[in-house]
Amino acid sequence: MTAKTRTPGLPIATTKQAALWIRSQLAREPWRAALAVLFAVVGAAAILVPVYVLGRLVDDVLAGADTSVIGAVIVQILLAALAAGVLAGAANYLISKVGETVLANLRERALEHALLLPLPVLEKAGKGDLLSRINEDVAAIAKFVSNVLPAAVFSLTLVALSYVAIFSIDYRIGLGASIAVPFGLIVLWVYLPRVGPTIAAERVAMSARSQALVSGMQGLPTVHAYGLENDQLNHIDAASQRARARILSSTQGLSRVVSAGKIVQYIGLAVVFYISFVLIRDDQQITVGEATIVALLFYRLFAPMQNLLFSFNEIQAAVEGIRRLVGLINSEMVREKGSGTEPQGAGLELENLQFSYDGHTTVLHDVSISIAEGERVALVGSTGAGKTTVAAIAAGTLKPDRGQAKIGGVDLSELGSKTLRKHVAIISQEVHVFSGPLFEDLRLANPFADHDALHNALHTVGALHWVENLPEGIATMVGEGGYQLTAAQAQQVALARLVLADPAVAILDEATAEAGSAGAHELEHFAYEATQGRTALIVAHRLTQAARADRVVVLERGRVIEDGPHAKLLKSKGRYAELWSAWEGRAKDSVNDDDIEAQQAGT
Ligand SMILES: Nc1ncnc2c1ncn2[C@@H]1O[C@H](COP(=O)(O)OP(=O)(O)OP(=O)(O)O)[C@@H](O)[C@H]1O
Repeated sequence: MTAKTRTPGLPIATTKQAALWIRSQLAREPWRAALAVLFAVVGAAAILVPVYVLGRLVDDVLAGADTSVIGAVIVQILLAALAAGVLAGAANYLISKVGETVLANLRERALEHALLLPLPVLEKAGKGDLLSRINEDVAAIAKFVSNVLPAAVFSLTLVALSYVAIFSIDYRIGLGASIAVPFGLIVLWVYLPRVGPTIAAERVAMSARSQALVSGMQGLPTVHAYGLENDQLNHIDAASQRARARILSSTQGLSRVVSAGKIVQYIGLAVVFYISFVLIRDDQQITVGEATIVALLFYRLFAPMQNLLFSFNEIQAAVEGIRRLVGLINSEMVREKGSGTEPQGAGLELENLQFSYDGHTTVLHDVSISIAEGERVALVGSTGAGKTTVAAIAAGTLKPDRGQAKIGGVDLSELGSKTLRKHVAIISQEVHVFSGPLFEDLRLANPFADHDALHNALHTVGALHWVENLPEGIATMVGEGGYQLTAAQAQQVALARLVLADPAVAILDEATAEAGSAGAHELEHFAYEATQGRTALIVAHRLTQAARADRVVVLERGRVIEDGPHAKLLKSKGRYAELWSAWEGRAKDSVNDDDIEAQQAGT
């Protein structure tokens, strides 16, 4: 049965939320972060030393110093270069280290949340979105952390220090140099909002070009057969031209900003020169050497700014990636923390459930089912009666619009994801086998399960025999690219995971429907074993499952119409008795499962 849901897509955090998350992470590494900033500041200061030395040289020469001062200048510049190199290297290393630690936390937390996401949320949001967050966004941030972040921190420090240095020589020149700031901001204000859509359009055009090429290649036989070579070439050519136009337009955008930046730079430089000139002329308020220093500092300001601008693509991709990952981490869809209340006992209470997927059509009307601790209840009913919906609410993967689902007296919405998973496990028909060694797949349910526990679980669900016969036994690689398990084997693995997770409440939604009738009968038995001692709600498409249960609940059109033990419901000759006699008739002819399903659906 397909899991269906009514949930929004995966959320994206605001820039502020993302910044707060990053700040909380940096607070965990205060020393390393502080040391990185300290090295960056001292390293940037060392880069400024040669400028000072040159300024002083100008003053010395004007004062009539002889050529011997050159030696000292060279030594000072060499020492400053050495210090700048070492400190910049150390700062880069520390910044990357801090960045990588934050990234590792971000990735781990996001992955943890991804694994805790309710299945219906995942299906609605699309696994592609989740995968692109875990893969592409993480890759974009990793690229930013290793290639851009250290240089960006260094550039910003250099810009800030240069301004401090200019102001410390003379505040009036500092104010004059600051004229570049509003101009620069205006340039960025005009440019930045355009760059995102431009880059996005460029990427779309580039992927359209690749798509045109790939489909042309894939369809080569058809192209040849119908003589469509020219059409295909024209199609690819048009896609290429569009891509080229987009690339040109974003490059032009960037060059325009660089040109505007140059204009701002030279206007600012003219202002700095003018103020310096006035200050020298009027009572020598600054020396010519100091005027040289401010001019050089100001002129060099623009190189780091330009570097930042050229890295803007990477910065934007990383910021977007961080917002998407923090959005996942902060998502309320993962109920990380509950109220802390622990269920008292393992009775399952579904009280007056009402639910609609689209807000219009109500698929559950006032459904109440009470399952005592350790009781097994089978849920039967026609196709579309609402069985999967009830199972999903009972497992806490869907929230009812009205009513409550409780375990041990505690509403499921009060339990955090981890507590919820500890108490309730659901097996649906679409069982996923994760790729990797089989024992790792089993340990997903209980990372501490030892060899004996794994063997016992496999034995309980009747899988030990075939697992031991696999090429490498329990260490055999299964899932994508590995040994392909049959549907029935995959369901046994899911049942073994249930045994290992050992929840007090088990929800089985069609856990035996996949296999052919003989296999299904066996699976039914193993499902029965796996739910031994647990409170269980079993969506039963095979009525033999219902017959074995302690009680049967019949659901029709979203309402409970019968509730009682198998024998009692048979005697009362209601809907269940009807379903049973139809089932028995078919079962005698030993038809396959599909027929049984159709029969149960009343078709
Ligand atoms: N995601 C969804 N969006 C809208 N309607 C849905 C969605 N999922 C299920 N429904 C509808 O809700 C009703 C109950 O569906 P549900 O899957 O719970 O029934 P079911 O008894 O499990 O059916 P089946 O035996 O066919 O699996 C059906 O009418 C179904 O079409």
